[in-house]
Amino acid sequence: MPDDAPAALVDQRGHVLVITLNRPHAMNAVNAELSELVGTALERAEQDPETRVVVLTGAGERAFCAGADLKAVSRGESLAAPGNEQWGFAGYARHPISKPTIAAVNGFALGGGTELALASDLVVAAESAKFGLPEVKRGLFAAAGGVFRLPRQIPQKIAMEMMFTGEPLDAARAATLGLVNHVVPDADVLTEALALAEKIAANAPLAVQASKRVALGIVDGAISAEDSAWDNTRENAVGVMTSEDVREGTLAFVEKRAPVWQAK
Ligand SMILES: CCCCCCCCCCCCC/C=C/C(=O)SCCNC(=O)CCNC(=O)[C@H](O)C(C)(C)COP(=O)(O)OP(=O)(O)OC[C@H]1O[C@@H](n2cnc3c(N)ncnc32)[C@H](O)[C@@H]1OP(=O)(O)O
Repeated sequence: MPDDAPAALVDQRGHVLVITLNRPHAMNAVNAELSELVGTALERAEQDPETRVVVLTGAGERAFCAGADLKAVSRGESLAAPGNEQWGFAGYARHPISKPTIAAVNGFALGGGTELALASDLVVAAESAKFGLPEVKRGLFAAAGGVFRLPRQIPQKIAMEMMFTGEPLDAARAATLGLVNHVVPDADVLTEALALAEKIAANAPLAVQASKRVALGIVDGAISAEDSAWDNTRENAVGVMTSEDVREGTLAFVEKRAPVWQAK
């Protein structure tokens, strides 16, 4: 790959934005440039009403993302997106965007790579994919969301063993534990992720985004007590249930045709 190739690529496919981590020579490890470009792509996805779903994948056939760039870290370099912390790689982990995200895990997802998958709403994994948090082998720990998301997404004792030993899980085991939605042949990962993205993009955008917002609010603890969950649901429901999309979505069913969503 040419040295001046961008560390992340962006490809708009209708209502789906595909972000490809593009450092295959370094197993798509996260450096400041990759973090910056991912951040810019996420900011674009968040602000573009035509983008309804984001798919994140890795270049090459070996790795989705091997986590923080250990060579950069060993040189004391920051991995944060310079001047764009809000949306950098850490931003993806720290501030999930309002639109559904799908990780198309095409190989090793280690350290920050597993944390990207944990921060994604859905995961489509290659049969050969591996998930792990080997930070403790490098003197680090899963500070980009892994330490609290993993025990929430898989059984606690399995999560603790992963974090303490740094040993990886294969895709089949990850799917059994609920970390992965679909395990597919290696060559089909992006195709299957895009098919899933199109399925979601065909539904009412505001309703899908409200579903993500309330569900994550509950899971991430931003919405604590039971009553506030209902209050939060009701607040979000108003915004959705009074949108033009309700009339269009229901009328389309009656008229036996595909809906054309209006709300932006
Ligand atoms: C990530 C979040 C950043 C957010 C920014 C905000 C600041 C937050 C800071 C704190 C963040 C903490 C959270 C995350 C931490 C981490 O992710 S720590 C890193 C964890 N990852 C690893 O330990 C994996 C390391 N890699 C490997 O174990 C192996 O490479 C492999 C993936 C199992 C593949 O092995 P193999 O097939 O033998 O290939 P290799 O020869 O090892 O690798 C091929 C080339 O790729 C280079 N490379 C691989 N991984 C990395 C990496 N993580 N960083 C840099 N480079 C990597 C490897 O060096 C080889 O290159 P060459 O030596 O030039 O051939």
